[in-house]
Amino acid sequence: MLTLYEYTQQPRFWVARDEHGYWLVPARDNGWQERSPFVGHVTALREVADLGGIDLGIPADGFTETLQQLPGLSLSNELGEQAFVTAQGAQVVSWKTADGKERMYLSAATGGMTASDMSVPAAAIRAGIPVCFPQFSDRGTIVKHGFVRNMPWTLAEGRTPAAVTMFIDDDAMTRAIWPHAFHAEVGVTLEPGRLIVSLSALNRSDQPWQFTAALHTYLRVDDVRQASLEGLQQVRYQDATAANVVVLQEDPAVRIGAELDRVYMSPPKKLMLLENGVPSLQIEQEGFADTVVWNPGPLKAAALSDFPDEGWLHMLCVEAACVIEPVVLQPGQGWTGRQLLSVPVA
Ligand SMILES: O=P(O)(O)OC[C@H]1O[C@H](O)[C@H](O)[C@@H](O)[C@@H]1O
Repeated sequence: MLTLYEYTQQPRFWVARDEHGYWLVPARDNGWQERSPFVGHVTALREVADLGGIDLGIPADGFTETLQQLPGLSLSNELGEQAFVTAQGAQVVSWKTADGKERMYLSAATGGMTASDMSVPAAAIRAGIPVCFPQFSDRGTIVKHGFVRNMPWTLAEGRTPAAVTMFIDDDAMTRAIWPHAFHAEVGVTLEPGRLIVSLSALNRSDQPWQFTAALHTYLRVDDVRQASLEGLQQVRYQDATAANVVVLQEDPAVRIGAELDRVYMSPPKKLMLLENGVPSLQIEQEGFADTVVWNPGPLKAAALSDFPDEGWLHMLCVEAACVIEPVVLQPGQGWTGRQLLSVPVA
């Protein structure tokens, strides 16, 4: 069976997957309305090749499980803690700690590549830890939050039950969007009581290039109105809801009652999420210079098609990010940043 997924808008490509692997297929149409004839036309890999399809070299059998129809793989550790990482975007979409709590928010209405439903496009997955690279948000000229969150990643050798590395390299499609040779890796490690996610980028070209990035973590909370984020007092932030005006955080805690969209500049490396006044999760970052805190609030949530209206009550994005100063990589140079999420020790 051949499954097609929407891939990118300009130029328009499809990702196709069959039992042999993933293929990149140039789309001949320019809109959704022509999608069905196109799907009907491509019924075999030979036809994909005839259309100029490119074998992406990704074994289809690396991601043998699904969660909410999203293909991926699960990790588990000796405490019975579990995580699920999707093939699309190398995205952690679930992390269950030993206390039985789900720590990642997963929108019930999210899109994304599905194993069984060809009608669902590879929109970004609104869940867990989307990887934004090589651009954060709309602060640049390419697609919002970059393109790697919409793409299938490849499993690296040597995965263990509790750790996996995935990577993505530039190809003709990525260079058409962003003309640079790169290698990016995401590492996910499930330590007891702790999830560590790393993002690495390597400049594979002979010219310097720069990027902004984020691990756009959607933390799950019971009721965000009863949650608070501590550790950002006296840190300046750009307020993205007010034309990025710079404000000093005076309150000891960040609280949510409506839309909040802030880039905290040079924050401390350790923050604490509290629920009902009780420490719930320690959030650390390394290598990333900024921290983004985002919640759409009720009005924006209602306007997001891939997000339940009440979804804003159950999530808080605390993102390890490089936003204010792009990271510049010389030819051959690499960069790594990490976010570490830990259950507080009682
Ligand atoms: O809806 P998305 O493209 O996933 O972006 C979701 C959000 O990401 C970041 O947190 C930005 O600061 C927000 O401005 C943006 O709305």
